Amino acid sequence: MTYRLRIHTPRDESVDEAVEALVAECFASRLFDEDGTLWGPEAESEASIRLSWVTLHESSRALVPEIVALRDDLRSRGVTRVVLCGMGGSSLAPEVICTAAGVPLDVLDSSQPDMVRSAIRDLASTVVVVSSKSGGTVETDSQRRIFEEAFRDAGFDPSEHLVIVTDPGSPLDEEATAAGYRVFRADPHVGGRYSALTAFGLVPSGLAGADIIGLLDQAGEVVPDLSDDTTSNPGLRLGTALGVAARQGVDKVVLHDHDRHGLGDWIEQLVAESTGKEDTGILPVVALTPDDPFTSDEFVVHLGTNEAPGHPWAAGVDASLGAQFLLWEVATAVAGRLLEIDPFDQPDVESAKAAARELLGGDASLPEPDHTSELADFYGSSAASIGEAIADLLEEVGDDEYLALQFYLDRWALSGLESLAPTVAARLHRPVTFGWGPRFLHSTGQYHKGGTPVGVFLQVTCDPIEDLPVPGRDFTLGQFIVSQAAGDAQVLRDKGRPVLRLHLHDRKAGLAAIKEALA
Ligand SMILES: O=P(O)(O)OC[C@H]1O[C@](O)(CO)[C@@H](O)[C@@H]1O
Repeated sequence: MTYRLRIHTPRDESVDEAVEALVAECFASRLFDEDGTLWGPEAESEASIRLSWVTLHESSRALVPEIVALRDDLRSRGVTRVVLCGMGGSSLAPEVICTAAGVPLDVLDSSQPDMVRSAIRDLASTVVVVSSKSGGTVETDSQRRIFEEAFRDAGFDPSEHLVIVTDPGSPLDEEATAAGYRVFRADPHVGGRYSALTAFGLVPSGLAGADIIGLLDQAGEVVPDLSDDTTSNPGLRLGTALGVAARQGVDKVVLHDHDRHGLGDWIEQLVAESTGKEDTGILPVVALTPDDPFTSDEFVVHLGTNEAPGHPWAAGVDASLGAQFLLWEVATAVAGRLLEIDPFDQPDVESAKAAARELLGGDASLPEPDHTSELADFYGSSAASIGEAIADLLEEVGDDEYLALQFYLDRWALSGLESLAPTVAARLHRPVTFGWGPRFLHSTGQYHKGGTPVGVFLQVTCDPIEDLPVPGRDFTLGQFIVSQAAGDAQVLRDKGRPVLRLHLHDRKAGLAAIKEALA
């Protein structure tokens, strides 16, 4: 089985007409010929250097023997535990690939001090893959510095335990090459969120033991259909349905991942970062159970089954993982075309990064709390209690709005908190998303700031159990993560969106109060 796709749309002709128009202009074959003009003149310069993902099922094959040889070498030295340091497009695909393959991979995509500290263990048997396309992402750079120091302190040579994946010529490439590290240089003509089948997806997954050649085969099998200029092309059909629905106001997509491998999280980044800009876009909502509530402005997608039951706009996509990657990339490129945006840039991510940098570097000062209680500092509310502050915030969620829960906490220690989202959605009858900070900043963060401006935001930060200095930098991870939350809040407020940040002093009691207020 390569794929089975079923799409339900309301009985109007707009989807069929839009697919026919794309077929008439040979959109699919031109996409696979890497034609950067498909998204209009403004997107052309970026698009023309970002389309090599269409050939990765072939071009990435050369990498596989190198990765397998490195894995064998590491194993012969007793190095069997793989940690991946990377954010967004540099970690979400390997997380799905390894979960689907049933092989362990510790994905460290956080600046939360307790979470980072808990990853520093079993160093003799650990290889750390540091993945950053730009080589400048502060979370990843900080994790690398912390691991290098930990290896040295434990008497190990970091160059025997660190593997780097980055773009050729990035600052990380230069520094790591000079330090004698093993460096895999990725295809620079593929953007982060489209990089599942580049070295970013394949190196950590292959080292962890996943069948990466099988993954490339799976993607290759679907290429003839995805590149074909016919109305049955599954990428054209799925992308067009998503784009037409969004244009008609059905602009959230609920992702039910029946296999529970994390594919929904990968699609979430691809769709949110690609489409959420210029005050438009499609907001992904990752569902936790088949019973999660949905609203009339949501397009429901079932992954891992081609059943698409009971909703005017719905799709079922059953496919091998390699095929899912390529199918969704094509569909997202098509939806971007219908929404008339550039699906390959992420202009609003930088604004929050810049605000965080200013706060961290002392060029701006962290805001003073509006109110302080025994449990928490309140930013954006002077209510007397957590319960009152949250009740006030929920009042702000209007009929066409959504609530984003953003928890800048240790996602390994607190796994399960995600279930707050469907609970609140059932109460509000509005879409509710859940994001672990700072992970979501590299995913839905683009949509929150650049997409349709209808979000209401609850941020939760917390004093760490123990802070962690970043070697060679004059900040700690604790200071960094607070700057990230405050920077993002500042950009959202500047855009007129309601933001409540609760900084907890007592994590357990604070979270109990938040859960009670939300439920
Ligand atoms: O691989 P890098 O350059 O560290 O970037 C990580 C992530 O950050 C972003 O650039 C934006 O936050 C994502 O698009 C990307 O996947």
